[in-house]
Amino acid sequence: MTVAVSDTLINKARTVSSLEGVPARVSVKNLNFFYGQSQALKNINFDMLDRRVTAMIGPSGCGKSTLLRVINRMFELYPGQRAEGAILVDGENIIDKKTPAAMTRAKIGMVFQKPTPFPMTIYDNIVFGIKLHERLSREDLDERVEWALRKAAIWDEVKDRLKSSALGLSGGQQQRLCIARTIAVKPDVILLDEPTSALDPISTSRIEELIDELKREFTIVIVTHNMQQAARCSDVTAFFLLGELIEQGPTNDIFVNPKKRETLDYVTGRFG
Ligand SMILES: Nc1ncnc2c1ncn2[C@@H]1O[C@H](COP(=O)(O)OP(=O)(O)OP(=O)(O)O)[C@@H](O)[C@H]1O
Repeated sequence: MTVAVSDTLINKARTVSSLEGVPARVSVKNLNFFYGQSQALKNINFDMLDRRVTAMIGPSGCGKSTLLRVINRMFELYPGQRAEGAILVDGENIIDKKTPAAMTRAKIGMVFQKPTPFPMTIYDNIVFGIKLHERLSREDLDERVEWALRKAAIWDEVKDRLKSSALGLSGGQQQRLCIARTIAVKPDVILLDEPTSALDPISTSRIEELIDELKREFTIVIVTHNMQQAARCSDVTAFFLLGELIEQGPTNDIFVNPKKRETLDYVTGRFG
């Protein structure tokens, strides 16, 4: 096997059996997406399994970020962008115009490529999203802030400076703060769009460890260009090319024994 990630995958073989019978948390059904006249996603059918990590891989421009933007309905903010098909969460089509967008965004949290803390205190960064969805007492808010910061493995670093600006944190800390902010509203699903591409190796490995922890409670989808990261972090991998989902399956199979030639070429670095 020529894939550089194969050693990592030997340790993952055990996760394959644990995928059997795991229900879908998000089901993408016959999804087509258009930027004006240009079709960016073509008939995508795809399940994201409950409390597992799904990696979306593929070359630049294949539609990975677009799919995340459709799942959390960000596209609706832009005229001319249109989705057809369904994305089911708890049997409800979350991209149906009749489903309130606020409900979709409470269920689906998103973390972006570059850390995007708000220019406010660490504490206020966390409570900002909570206040959009819930009315909590001061005491409950404090409790939730601590809970989210602990879950995002950043509590010990910030507990004495909650009232300081979030912009004073390092890049890696800012990204964990953004993850805490996402967790704080207790979503079902967390979408991570290349969350470590702006981070150093130590911060990257902290985020990867965090992903492993978070999947006990949340369904996680990660877009990454880093094949080793996909192999290390994910249970299921989906390979996209030119707006199409070429192949999906247990991460081990996708990297070690893919069914499609295009997938093999991509994961072995022979693409193009
Ligand atoms: N706002 C937009 N308007 C028009 N076309 C767009 C827009 N955003 C993306 N596209 C096009 O949609 C396709 C998919 O882009 P997308 O950003 O989803 O790809 P990606 O796989 O996430 O790429 P990358 O890995 O580089 O982030 C590309 O052809 C891109 O040029």
